[in-house]
Amino acid sequence: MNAIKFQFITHFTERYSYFDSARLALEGGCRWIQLRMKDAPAEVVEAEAVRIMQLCKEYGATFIIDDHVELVKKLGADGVHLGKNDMPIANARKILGKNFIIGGTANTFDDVCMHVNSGADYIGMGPFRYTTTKKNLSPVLGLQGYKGILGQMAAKGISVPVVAIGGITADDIEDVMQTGVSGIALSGTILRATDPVSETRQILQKIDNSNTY
Ligand SMILES: Cc1ncc(COP(=O)(O)OP(=O)(O)O)c(N)n1
Ligand SMILES: Cc1ncsc1CCOP(=O)(O)O
Ligand SMILES: [Mg+2]
Repeated sequence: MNAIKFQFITHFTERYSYFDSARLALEGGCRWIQLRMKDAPAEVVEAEAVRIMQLCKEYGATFIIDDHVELVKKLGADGVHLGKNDMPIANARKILGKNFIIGGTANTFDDVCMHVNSGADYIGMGPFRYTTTKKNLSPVLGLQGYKGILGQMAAKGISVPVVAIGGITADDIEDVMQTGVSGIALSGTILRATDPVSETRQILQKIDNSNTY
């Protein structure tokens, strides 16, 4: 998990299909794709997941799916990301066993503790700033929010990988990485870029350059 510092999350756009957006991120060097298709019928998510999972295999990339635990098991995807309104992580762990990645969303230190106790492999912590990519956003954390929660984690010896998420642009990466997070997850910055492949490359370069290990 530590080797993976950048997760691209799909989002509906008029410009690209889910498949094409994943392909562009992969072409730019991303090796961790999350298929997130809010409000799409289960069979549509499944059809897209089958195609993107195959593409990820071709690129040697990790492929996880937002929300759909049973689909992850059925297809043999690499894992699932779960938030407050999804299946509890402990239940997902019972269904998936230990060989699947389970990520959990956190906005507070208590959220982190709950997910760690339930067996989460990584935390998606955010939002960093306001974003239209997700409805019903939790309070914005900003740099100080990350520093505070990561400080509490360090004090308690909690070392689960944390990816920052929510409204992050290439210009934010250095500062966000400096807070001590392990990596970055984003969507809109790549989908809005004039050239998503080169945007992905630049983001990966910035993450590498701000390596805090
Ligand atoms: C890496 C990552 N972090 C957070 C989220 C948000 O998940 P959730 O809170 O379940 O909200 P939805 O994405 O389901 O709207 C995520 N998907 N990925
Ligand atoms: C899924 C999710 N969870 C918190 S913010 C967010 C959206 C991230 O997308 P963007 O990078 O476009 O803000
Ligand atoms: Mg969810």
